[in-house]
Amino acid sequence: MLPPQLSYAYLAQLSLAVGALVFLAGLAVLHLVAIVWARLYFYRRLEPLDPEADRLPGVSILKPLVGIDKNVYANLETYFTLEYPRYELLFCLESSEDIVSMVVDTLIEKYPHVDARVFKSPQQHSVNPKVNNMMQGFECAKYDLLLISDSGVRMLPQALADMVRCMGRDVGMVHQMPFTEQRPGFHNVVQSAYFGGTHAKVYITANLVGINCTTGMSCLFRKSILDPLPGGLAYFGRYLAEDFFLSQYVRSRGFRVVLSHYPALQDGSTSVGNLRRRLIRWIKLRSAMIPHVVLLEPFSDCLLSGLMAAWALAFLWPSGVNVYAYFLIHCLAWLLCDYLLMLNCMESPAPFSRLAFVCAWLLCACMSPLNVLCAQCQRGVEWRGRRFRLEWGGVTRELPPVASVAAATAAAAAESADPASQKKVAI
Ligand SMILES: CCCCCCCC/C=C\CCCCCCCC(=O)N[C@@H](CO[C@@H]1OC[C@@H](O)[C@H](O)[C@H]1O)[C@H](O)/C=C/CCCCCCCCCCCCC
Ligand SMILES: O=c1ccn([C@@H]2O[C@H](COP(=O)(O)OP(=O)(O)O)[C@@H](O)[C@H]2O)c(=O)[nH]1
Repeated sequence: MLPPQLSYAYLAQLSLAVGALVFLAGLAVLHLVAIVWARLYFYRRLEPLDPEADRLPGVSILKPLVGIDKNVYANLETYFTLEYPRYELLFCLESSEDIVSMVVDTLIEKYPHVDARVFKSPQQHSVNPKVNNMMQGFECAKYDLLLISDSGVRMLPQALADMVRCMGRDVGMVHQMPFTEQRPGFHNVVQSAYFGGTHAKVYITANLVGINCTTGMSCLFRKSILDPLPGGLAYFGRYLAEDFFLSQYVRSRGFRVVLSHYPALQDGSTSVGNLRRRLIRWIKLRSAMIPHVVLLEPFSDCLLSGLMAAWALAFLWPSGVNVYAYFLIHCLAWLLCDYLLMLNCMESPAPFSRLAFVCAWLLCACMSPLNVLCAQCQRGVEWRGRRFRLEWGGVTRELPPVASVAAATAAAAAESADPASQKKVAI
């Protein structure tokens, strides 16, 4: 029988309090490591090798496109001006009527010396529409090195050369950390705060300790690694998170997965509402694939971890700690760490004020736990007008479209078919 002051309830609370403080210390270490690592690693230019000796291999760039994303012309144009001697652009469209083909055709006309092809009729290999789309280019790719590059990403001229140079003999995949292109507008600050803060911290440290966190928005890999798989890339089309499983497969073949020195510059002009929907979709993917990590997600955010630590301190030192003061200092320290990390993910100084960052950061901090909650409340996943159901482990099946989604898709298609609106978005 335990003495009353050592009851089981007390021991349980004591362990929780100590556990919470250890967890918080772990988070602080992740933050500091990410800040230092980003400072030392990002934008480090690898010495250009001797042009004679440095025979860079050709790269086939797969560009899956569907509809018109914001700034699509400017973003796609960056792929025509890469500082790289040998590459081909394989634009994969979902249909010949897709309005984005006008943008692609205009660019191909403007840069006739760039090796580029357009595909417009994907086959239904699998449930993942992005994989179906990319298969058109995958099957015709000239080179062994393949770069998957999403439509909303902008590439710096030197970034492809960097990715290829990172592709050592023992490396099977080189990926870029998702970050944000700097454009005007508060929504852009919110994206920078999220992708340069929480996201960068986890992405960098997970990558450092060898945990698979690769996103497929910009990743280079060797096509030949997929040779043993039936269908090659199509094999991963059974999952919606094809990137996670592709990277896992590359590792299982004994290759290393390496982070590029240049982050992927996503277009930051999407609204905060769209960013939220996107992050909720990603949480649903993670919940299906790695539910144990998703359980930790809310507690690894600033507000919940701060509340948890404040409670732990009040429990362990009831009269020694002012919990309000602690919570305030906790949030300020977190804000400062996120700011430093975000600056280290940027090539040049932030083009927005510190006040704008604080507002964006507060929005992200409040949004994150809500996102996790929302993701657990709705089961289906909506992606570009389609609906899916994820099974445990990540295998996916497509659901029939609901009326609202079908109506939105039809409206978008009607707008695309309208010649007046086509003119507006083409350039
Ligand atoms: C003390 C431990 C704390 C752990 C706390 C974890 C908190 C996580 C918080 C933030 C999440 C950041 C995660 C990083 C990247 C994930 C992004 C993501 O979910 N991407 C998915 C979607 O990508 C798109 O999917 C469709 C595809 O077609 C598109 O091209 C893609 O871009 C992607 O599918 C999923 C990838 C798997 C991510 C696994 C993340 C594992 C995180 C482990 C964290 C452990 C950290 C420990 C460090 C020591
Ligand atoms: O039905 C689809 C959905 C997406 N994509 C492509 O997949 C990539 C990623 O799409 P999105 O940006 O919507 O994904 P997210 O990064 O938000 O997960 C983009 O190049 C899209 O063009 C596609 O080809 N077909």
